[in-house]
Amino acid sequence: MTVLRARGLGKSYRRRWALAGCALDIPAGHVTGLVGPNGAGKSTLLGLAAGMLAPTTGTIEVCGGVPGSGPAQLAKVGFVAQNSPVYPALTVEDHLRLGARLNPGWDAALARDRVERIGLDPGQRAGRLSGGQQAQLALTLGIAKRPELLLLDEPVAALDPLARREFLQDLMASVAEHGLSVVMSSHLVTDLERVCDHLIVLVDSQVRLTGEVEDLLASHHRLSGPRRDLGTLPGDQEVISVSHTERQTTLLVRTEGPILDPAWTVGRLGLEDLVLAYLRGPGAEAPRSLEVVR
Ligand SMILES: Nc1ncnc2c1ncn2[C@@H]1O[C@H](COP(=O)(O)OP(=O)(O)OP(=O)(O)O)[C@@H](O)[C@H]1O
Repeated sequence: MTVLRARGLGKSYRRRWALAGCALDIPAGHVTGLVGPNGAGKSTLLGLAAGMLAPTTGTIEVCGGVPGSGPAQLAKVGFVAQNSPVYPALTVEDHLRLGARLNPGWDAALARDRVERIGLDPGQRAGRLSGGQQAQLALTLGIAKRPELLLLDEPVAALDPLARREFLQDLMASVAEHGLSVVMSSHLVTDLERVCDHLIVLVDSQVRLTGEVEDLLASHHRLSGPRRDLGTLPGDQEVISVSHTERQTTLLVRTEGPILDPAWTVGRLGLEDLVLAYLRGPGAEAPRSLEVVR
């Protein structure tokens, strides 16, 4: 089942495209990591999925409906925007009450347990909480809503390392127990490596890479060997990044086929290597005829 489907999706502000030509199929019941440089369009994509923004071009379907199209659709989707929006004048307890009023699937026990575990004072006004505590409160509201899809925009950026790990564990538990689907943007690739089984890489408003992490890692290889002309590579090997020293060439290539050339030493990649290769972008030492990132 697909939890998010986009076709030709684009959003422009005046003449500038924040997101363009976006095609995505995100499967339900998984954690999908959304990565990309600052300004790549991650928040825009999440805003479109939440129904906070309207597309300029194309279509987006979330949990089988049009984002933001009515109460039933709103109940299915949780969204914690960047900078963890909370109501400064309301107390922690007020937020939980509001959550219960506004969300038909509200899990009051989960919300209370989480607030207690984090150590938030229920009587404290949200405006007086630290940045990390405000983030924890916003995330608690997102999880306790018990949505089908939870959209998180850099959710862990403000959390301390232990809180970050615990939050990600909570998230995984909700995915395993309740079949929750999550799409989360983050610059912390090591965190994504721990929890994500799907990946979207956005660069310059475009989806550069998307798929199941396991498949992506299996189809990308780091090749190192004596310096050589990239024109001699087999046609099925797409060069994602390249670096040369005087004597050596190191490539990151994408191919579904095996690497047969014995001159190459083939290294396995981690998610971080893969993401960095796509983020690095064009401009490395590739010949002009070869784009470094396609
Ligand atoms: N309300 C707006 N008005 C005009 N331009 C906007 C608006 N919101 C976003 N943009 C532009 O759209 C582009 C994509 O922004 P977006 O916030 O989606 O990026 P992002 O990938 O989430 O970045 P970051 O990692 O810095 O949060 C940027 O160039 C940004 O300047």
